[in-house]
Amino acid sequence: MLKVTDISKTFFKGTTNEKKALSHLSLTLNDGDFCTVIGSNGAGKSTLLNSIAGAYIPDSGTIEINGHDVTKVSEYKRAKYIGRVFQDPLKGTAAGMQVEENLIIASRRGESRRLRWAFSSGDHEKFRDMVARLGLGLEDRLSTRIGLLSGGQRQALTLLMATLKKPDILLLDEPTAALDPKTAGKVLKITDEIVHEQHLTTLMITHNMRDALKYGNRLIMMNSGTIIADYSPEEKQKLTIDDLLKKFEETSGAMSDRVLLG
Ligand SMILES: Nc1ncnc2c1ncn2[C@@H]1O[C@H](COP(=O)(O)OP(=O)(O)OP(=O)(O)O)[C@@H](O)[C@H]1O
Repeated sequence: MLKVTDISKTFFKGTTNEKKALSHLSLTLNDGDFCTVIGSNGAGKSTLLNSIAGAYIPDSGTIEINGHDVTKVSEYKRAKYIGRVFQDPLKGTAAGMQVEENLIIASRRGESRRLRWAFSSGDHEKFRDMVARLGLGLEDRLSTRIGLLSGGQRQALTLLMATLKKPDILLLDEPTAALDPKTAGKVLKITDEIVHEQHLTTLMITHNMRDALKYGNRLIMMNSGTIIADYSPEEKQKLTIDDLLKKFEETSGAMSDRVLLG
């Protein structure tokens, strides 16, 4: 369960560059909720995810993950609770290391550094089966350096790595924005399968309204650092793109050109 209570974050406070990114935002996700996040540019979506991950510490408010108050816990220390996939396929995996080496490190998340490199018997077969299900031809490339893979292959691997050890919260920040539509569809389908199989509590930012409606059981819309609409599973089932467009127009006046119909 994720409980964000009344968080605010202002960058460059008290200067001419002051930017209020989050303003008294509260959000609760129950176990297994898959919540998509939409909103215009600068609405505060990434700042929300970064605050949950610990990259930014909010000026006020609290963040709890499965009952642990992590508000002031460093990003490094709270990483044991969190799986992340970034917009940039170059993040999330180590380019100079082999596919298998990346997977072994991910599977030892939270364990002593000394043990992280130790392969156990069966690891090779396990990793082979795991990457085979991605359907991206990686099962015969376990010893390939990650830097040689395509963006889609890298994002799918980052997703596998982020969920290899079940995270309490999975944060997806526009994970398919840099991919071509066909590969993006494939990666989202795999994401959806993994989230359901593992019953993962998930937040996914997207600029694609069709994806925001298609995936997950919850949807929130952000504007000016706050949540302006929070649709329950029952409400989301009935929600249409027209409803979302109307809500956008009501609140922000105009549609952001980066909120796409897909
Ligand atoms: N590290 C930072 N330093 C200063 N200002 C920042 C920083 N990160 C975000 N901001 C500002 O905070 C506001 C919210 O930005 P944020 O990136 O969270 O929005 P977003 O909804 O994710 O936007 P986009 O859809 O364009 O990615 C913006 O005004 C942005 O310029």
